[in-house]
Amino acid sequence: MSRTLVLVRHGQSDWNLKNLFTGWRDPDLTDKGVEEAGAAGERLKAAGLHFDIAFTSNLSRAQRTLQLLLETQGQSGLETIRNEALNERDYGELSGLNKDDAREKWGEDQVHIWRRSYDVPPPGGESLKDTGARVWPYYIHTIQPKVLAGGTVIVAAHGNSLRALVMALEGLSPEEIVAAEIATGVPIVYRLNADSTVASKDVLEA
Ligand SMILES: O=C(O)[C@@H](CO)OP(=O)(O)O
Repeated sequence: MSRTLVLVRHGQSDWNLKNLFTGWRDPDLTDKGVEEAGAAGERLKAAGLHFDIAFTSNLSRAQRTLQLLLETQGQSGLETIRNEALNERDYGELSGLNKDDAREKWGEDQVHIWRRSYDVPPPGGESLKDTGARVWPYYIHTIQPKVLAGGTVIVAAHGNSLRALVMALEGLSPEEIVAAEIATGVPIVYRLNADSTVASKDVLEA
């Protein structure tokens, strides 16, 4: 029984590089992002992981990361399910704005609250709680059954959609999730117990 769940955030995107709020906007990977995706594939291969199914969002940066990673890891034809439930948090009116400009306009503290708090949404956008309210049911009903059936499952998604998932998987509090960051292109490997709790966690850093 493998019961393995791998989470990976997409590689660096063009808008990560330009320091813009991205959310549901759809920039492509940078060259560095492409490299990060390949490196993630190498590490998964070295760890001996062979996937049964993949899940990703409706956004190009996550889909392309998954595709590049699977090519490197040797599973380019893997069955892949895309769903917008795994999309990045909707940044609302902040989408497309420069993060430093936003800090100048609204102040460091306010921007940090919008970016990392649990339940304060950015103007017109989703809080992490709102994001979790679509990510978690999708995980429970669609992804988790594949893992608990003994599978090895990969999810390629986004900084905040994965923070919402990690928060629920690890039982983190709203205070604890503020400090949690998910690095681009670094796979997190969870082994689950039969009762769906986390048995172990390994972060495959370079
Ligand atoms: O802009 C975004 O969509 C996210 C992820 O890149 O940014 P942040 O880390 O500020 O939540």
